[in-house]
Amino acid sequence: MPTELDPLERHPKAVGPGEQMRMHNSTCFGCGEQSPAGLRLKMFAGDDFFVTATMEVESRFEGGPGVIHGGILSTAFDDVMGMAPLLIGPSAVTVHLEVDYRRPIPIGSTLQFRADIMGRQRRKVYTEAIAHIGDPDDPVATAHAIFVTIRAREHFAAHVENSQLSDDDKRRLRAP
Ligand SMILES: CCCCCCCC/C=C\CCCCCCCC(=O)SCCNC(=O)CCNC(=O)[C@H](O)C(C)(C)COP(=O)(O)OP(=O)(O)OC[C@H]1O[C@@H](n2cnc3c(N)ncnc32)[C@H](O)[C@@H]1OP(=O)(O)O
Repeated sequence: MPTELDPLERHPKAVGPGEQMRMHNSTCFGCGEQSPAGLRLKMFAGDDFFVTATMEVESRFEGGPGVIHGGILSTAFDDVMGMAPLLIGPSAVTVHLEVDYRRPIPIGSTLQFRADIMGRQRRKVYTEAIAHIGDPDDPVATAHAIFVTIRAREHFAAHVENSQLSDDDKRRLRAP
């Protein structure tokens, strides 16, 4: 992470501490309620610059026998950390993601996440996160990511047509 960082300020329209974060996209595989086979992550804004989330480790997420698939866990980290930039400003997309897997995560457990913004420099937002199953001081996995802020309408304009969103929702997103 660079040493020269811009000051962090909570965005006036960000949801309040303790409130559920609004889905960035209802058909998102990570947090969307309309995603047919998604992770259904529930995210909450914390104080200052962090987000928390919970996820039930369902048997359909199995990788090794009886434990979560590593790719599913990295997807969850991506989505939880991806919500954190919304506390300070516009939408951002992942440009870099790294995960450290520390312990096997059993099917049937409830994973709890916390993602913190570590700093911002121009359009880059640096985040770190932990996942635990009861003891935050003994995380089962940790992650770091860099997000870059975007103008969402422009960024997705050429791709909205491929979305699972309803035609009405797509029309709304395309409206000026
Ligand atoms: C009409 C539609 C409306 C829709 C509304 C819906 C709202 C939804 C909103 C939001 C969704 C949030 C979703 C969160 C949860 C899921 C997160 C994901 O899974 S995201 C999917 C995977 N990620 C991508 O697909 C990115 C692909 N990459 C890109 O598109 C480009 O790289 C982009 C736009 C991110 C940047 O490209 P440039 O041309 O604009 O800018 P440049 O100059 O290249 O980079 C800007 C800065 O970032 C650094 N940078 C770029 N890539 C980097 C990297 N890999 N590592 C480190 N730094 C990097 C550069 O060095 C530069 O830094 P310096 O300001 O000069 O210091």
